[in-house]
Amino acid sequence: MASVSGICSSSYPFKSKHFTARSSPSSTIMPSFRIDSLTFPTRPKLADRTLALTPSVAREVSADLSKSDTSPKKTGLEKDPGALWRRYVDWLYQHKELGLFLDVSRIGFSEEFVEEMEPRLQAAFRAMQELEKGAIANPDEGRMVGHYWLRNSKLAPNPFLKLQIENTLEAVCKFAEDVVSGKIKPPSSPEGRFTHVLSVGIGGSALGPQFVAEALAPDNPPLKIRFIDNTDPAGIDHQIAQLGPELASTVVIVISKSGGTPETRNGLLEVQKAFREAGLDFAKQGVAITQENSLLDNTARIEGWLARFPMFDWVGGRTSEMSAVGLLPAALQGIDIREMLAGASLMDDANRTTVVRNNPAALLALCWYWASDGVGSKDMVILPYKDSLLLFSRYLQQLVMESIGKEFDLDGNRVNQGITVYGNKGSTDQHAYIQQLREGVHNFFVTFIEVLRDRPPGHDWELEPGVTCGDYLFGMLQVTFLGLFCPSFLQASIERKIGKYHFYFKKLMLF
Ligand SMILES: O=P(O)(O)OC[C@H]1O[C@](O)(CO)[C@@H](O)[C@@H]1O
Repeated sequence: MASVSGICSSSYPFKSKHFTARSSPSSTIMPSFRIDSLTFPTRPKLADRTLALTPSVAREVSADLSKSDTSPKKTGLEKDPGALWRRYVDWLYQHKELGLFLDVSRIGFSEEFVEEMEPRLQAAFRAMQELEKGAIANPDEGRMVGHYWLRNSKLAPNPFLKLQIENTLEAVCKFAEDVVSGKIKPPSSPEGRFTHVLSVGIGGSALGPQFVAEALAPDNPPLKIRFIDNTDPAGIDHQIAQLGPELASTVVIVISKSGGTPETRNGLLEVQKAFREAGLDFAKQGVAITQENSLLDNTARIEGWLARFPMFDWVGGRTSEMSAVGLLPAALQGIDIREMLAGASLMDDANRTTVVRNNPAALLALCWYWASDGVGSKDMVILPYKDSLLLFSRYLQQLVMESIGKEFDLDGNRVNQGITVYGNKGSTDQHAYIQQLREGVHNFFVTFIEVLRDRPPGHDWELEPGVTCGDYLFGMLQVTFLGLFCPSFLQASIERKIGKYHFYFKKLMLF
């Protein structure tokens, strides 16, 4: 594979005259394909919605890494522009209501592979249906797995669980409303109301709320949030010092499903000490989110904390974002949690279809399986081109690696498999780990994430006529995408010194 070492340095001197932003794919010179049933993700037309385009790229994998000799052999990625364009049109997934597009055309799975996987995917769909009906799906712990019910309580397998979900949501909304409005107030706050949230938890009890705070909180939230998610004394001191006198106006949410995780317990004890030293009554400002009757729950009940919210046995930590774990911190920051739940519920619906090409989760699973030979032979790199999605890769890292990084499969066979997930943000990290992706070990596949709205409608500003900062971001994504997908093509175009971005856009759209 040819080197693309010139790509970063050559990306700086671009002038606006070379820079044609976001060309429409409808300018294709291949009119014979039926594209009328598709809505392509052309950004300017969709300026009033937040949309994500998720193309993926996989390096060629040597056939000898394939799991079994009977698996379809990998022949290398398609490079013919016409064939790629057909593949793009054939496989582009779009969810109009959510504004989500998923482009899997650059993952080179074959028709043969899709056919081979079909019975396994249908088995997975059946297993999912059983799961949603309340089957015991976690044999180790003998419990149900039902985080989808949080997003649509009507799906809960019995009226008791449905009521539990609805009551908890009501209680979270009411508590958040009362705190934000100042009806529930801390006893010694100079402001007379809560102004900050301090969340204490780790792993699944921290990453979801952290990710959502970065991604969705307004610029001036009613309560600002901070996190203690480790047992690092300096880290804890830093959070408490940053709060300073605001500690008196801080609601402390302690989150732990088990209620006994040492890091979280330590964080709680440290915060309680800080409260004592400041002459504050922790119980009047403490909230617990945990399983009923856990150590944490009993502590909070006996000490008479401000509030307690349940974590359900049938919700795993890493999938708890739509339980009180994620909903309470979000609501306190002024995020519309009912809207969040409605969006997640729509996404769940889309992932229930048993037609693989219409099911985004199944499509991603197919891609991951293909790209990593079903055994994690390649790492998954997540590249979001949006600062607010910085924590997406960390969130997915826990979700994927804790879920499928396993020593044994369900039949007890030793498999030692999983997928390594890492990432950071584009374009910032063009200059860091993306350097290795471009030139180093070919042991990865990439998911690019693009948000198709730069600023709220009406707020765009042009650096030069017709060119915004967001156009540059988009250009960086396209160049990285092309550079990884087809370095020789990119290198050749750089060497010919043609109008680079313009050329890339036009070319990309022809695929
Ligand atoms: O919510 P808890 O019980 O404190 O657990 C925190 C984290 O620790 C783990 O149990 C193991 O790392 C995760 O699954 C979980 O998210």
